[in-house]
Amino acid sequence: MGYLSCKAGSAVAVSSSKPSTTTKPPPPESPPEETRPKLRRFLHRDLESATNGFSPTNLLGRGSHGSVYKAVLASSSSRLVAVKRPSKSREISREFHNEFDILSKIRSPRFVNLLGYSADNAKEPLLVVEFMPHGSLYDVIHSDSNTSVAISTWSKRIKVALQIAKAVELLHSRDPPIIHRDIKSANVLMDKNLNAKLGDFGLAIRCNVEDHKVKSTPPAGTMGYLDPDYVTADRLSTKTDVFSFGVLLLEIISGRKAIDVRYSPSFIVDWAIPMIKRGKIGGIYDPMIGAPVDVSVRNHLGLVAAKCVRTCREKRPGMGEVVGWLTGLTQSVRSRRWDELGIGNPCMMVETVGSRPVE
Ligand SMILES: Nc1ncnc2c1ncn2[C@@H]1O[C@H](COP(=O)(O)OP(=O)(O)OP(=O)(O)O)[C@@H](O)[C@H]1O
Repeated sequence: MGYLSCKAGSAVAVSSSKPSTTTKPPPPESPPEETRPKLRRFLHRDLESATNGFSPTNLLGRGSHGSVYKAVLASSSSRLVAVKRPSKSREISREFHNEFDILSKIRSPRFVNLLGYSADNAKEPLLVVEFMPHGSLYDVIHSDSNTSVAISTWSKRIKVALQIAKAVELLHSRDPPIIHRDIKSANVLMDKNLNAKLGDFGLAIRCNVEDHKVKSTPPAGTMGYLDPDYVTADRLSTKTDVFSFGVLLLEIISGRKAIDVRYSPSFIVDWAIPMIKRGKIGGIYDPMIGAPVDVSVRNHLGLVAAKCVRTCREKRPGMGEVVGWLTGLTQSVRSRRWDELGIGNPCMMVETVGSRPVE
C-alpha cells in the first residue's frame, strides 16, 4: 500500500485502491465530484449590511482564525451564506489567504465551498462560503440538541463517517494531492439534510508544487487529532490526515471528545485502543445508542478506526481503502460481506496496533 509523503523532492506514491479519474469517470447521472468554482466578488459594504454590520445576533461561531457570520444576500433572492472574517494577526491572515487559495481551485459537494470573496482596499478581506444550517459535527455529537438525535443510529453515523472519508480521499487523489492537516469534528459541517461536508482549509497544503512551502511550514493541526509521527515539516504525508480521521472516527463511534480530561486516559486513542486489544471492542461504542447489534459491524467499525491511528504511518491504510471499508460497512448493516473485503481478522490486527507490547 503506497502513500504520498510531502517530503521535499520525494516521488508521489499512489494508493493502490484509489480510483483513477482518467480511467473511471463518474457515471453521467451523478453530480461532478469536483469542478473549478466560479467565484463572485462582493463589495465589503454589501457583506457588512448582509450580516447586519457583523452583528452578534448573526454570529455563527468563532474559531482561532476569526469569526463566522450568517448573512442574507439581498442580491441573490435572499440566499443564506456564511461570511468568514479574519482576526488581525499575521499568522491568521496567512491561513485565511491559504483557504482562499485552496478553495478557489476546487469545488465539490463534499466540501463547504467558497462562493465568493471581498477584497476591497483598506478593509479586511472576507470569504463567503456555503451556509451549513446544522453547524459543526462537533456540536452535533457533543451537545444535547435535536440534531444529536438525528445521528443516533449506526447507519447514520457510518454514513457521516463515509462522507468525511470521501471528502478527504478526494483531496488526496488530486494532482497534486492536497493534505488538509486539520481534520476534526469542528471542521466538519452539517447541511440541511445532515450531510457532512469538510470545511476550513486554512492549513491545507498542496504537495509537490509547494515543496518550498512544505519544507518551511512547521507541523500544525489541533491537539488531540495531530499525528504523533508528524514532528517535523518533512514528515507530512497523506497518512497525517489518515491519523486525524481515525481520531474523528473514534469520536463518532464513542461520542467522546478527542481529549476529555474528565476521563483517564484523557486521549481517546489511549482509551480505545487498549480496549480493542483486550477484545473488549463493545466498550468503545457510544452508550447513548449502544454498540451495533450486528457483531460484524461492531468488530469492523472499531477496527477501521484502530487501523487509521496506528503509530506506524506506513501501516495505516490510505483513504481509498477506508472509503472502501466504510462503504462495505454501510452495506453490511444489512448484509454480511466482510470476509470478501479482505480487511482481515480483527484479532490479528489488534496484535499490530500502535507501539505497545502485544498482549
Ligand atoms: N459555513 C458555515 N455555516 C454555518 N456555520 C458555520 C460555518 N462555518 C463555521 N460555522 C460555525 O462557526 C464555528 C467556528 O468556525 P471556524 O471555522 O471559525 O472555527 P473552528 O473550526 O470551530 O475552530 P478553528 O478555526 O480554531 O479550527 C463553527 O464551529 C460552526 O459552528
